[in-house]
Amino acid sequence: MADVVIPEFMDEPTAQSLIAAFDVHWDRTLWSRRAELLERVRNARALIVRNDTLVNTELLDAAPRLQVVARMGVGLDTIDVEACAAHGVEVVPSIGANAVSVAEYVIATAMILLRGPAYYATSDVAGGIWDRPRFAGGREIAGRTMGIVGFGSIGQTVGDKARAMGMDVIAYDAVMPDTAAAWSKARRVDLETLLAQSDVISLHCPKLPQTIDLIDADAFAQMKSGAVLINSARGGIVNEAACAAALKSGQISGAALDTLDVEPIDATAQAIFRDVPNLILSPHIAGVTQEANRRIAEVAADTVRRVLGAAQPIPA
Ligand SMILES: O=C(O)[C@H](O)COP(=O)(O)O
Repeated sequence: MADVVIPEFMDEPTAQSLIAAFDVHWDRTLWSRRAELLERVRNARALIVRNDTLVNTELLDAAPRLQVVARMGVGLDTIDVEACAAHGVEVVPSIGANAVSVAEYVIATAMILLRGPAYYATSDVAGGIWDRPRFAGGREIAGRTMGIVGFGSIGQTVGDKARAMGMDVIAYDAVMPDTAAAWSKARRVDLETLLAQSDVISLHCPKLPQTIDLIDADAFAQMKSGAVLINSARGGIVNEAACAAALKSGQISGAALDTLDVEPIDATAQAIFRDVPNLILSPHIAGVTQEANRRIAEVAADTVRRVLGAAQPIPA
């Protein structure tokens, strides 16, 4: 029984570097075979996960030697952090390691949304239709206001890139102290002000009971007419029916949802999003690039080296 269990996808060279140094069991689909997973973690001291492995009391009870859960990514919705603490298991997300990927997705998406239909002209143009009035007339990102909800490492990286594009940056964060250095990078506002003043609203807060439906019909009604909304944080923070209604009514001019309430998308959401204008949907890939995959894996591998390197071997 292995010391290190990796039940999900991991950047190959980084996984191989661990395999060369430790007793590792790596199986990209093990997360989906729960009974086998519970058996495999029996002697594990380190577990490396993305977001498919449910780390709960059942798993922790099955892994009495576990010292650390290294999360390749930042969202902790599949990890019972309190149960880990109660079992003396450290949880280490790879904070910041996919921030650039998410931030690039946000800026690119904001620019596409502000241009309206401009990037959707391919079939018309290739088919001989040269309709400049229909595809021209979009808006520039420079000089507009970026409103960031949740000003942690990803939110701050989005802010840096937005500023580099000539945007004004405002941010709302429910928990960050006023004294945090991050506030030198953005004007701190309350949520109502952010909704009213932003041309682009980008969400980077965790999904918590208090952030579910944070962006509901009332929030859409408070947004500046023609604003665009980007959710690359977690599904459920945006009320999907309210978002579709705001796009259809023209209250907002565009939205990009990389994360959905139910993933993969279910029939309810498919019906909600049918024929909604200027909507970009993607399957939770904003933070998933080749570079980010490498960096989050390296953070996880470093965590394993730190914990297992320092720990005394436990007799079998
Ligand atoms: O939480 C994160 O870091 C992102 O959502 C990407 O993580 P995932 O690909 O494991 O969902």
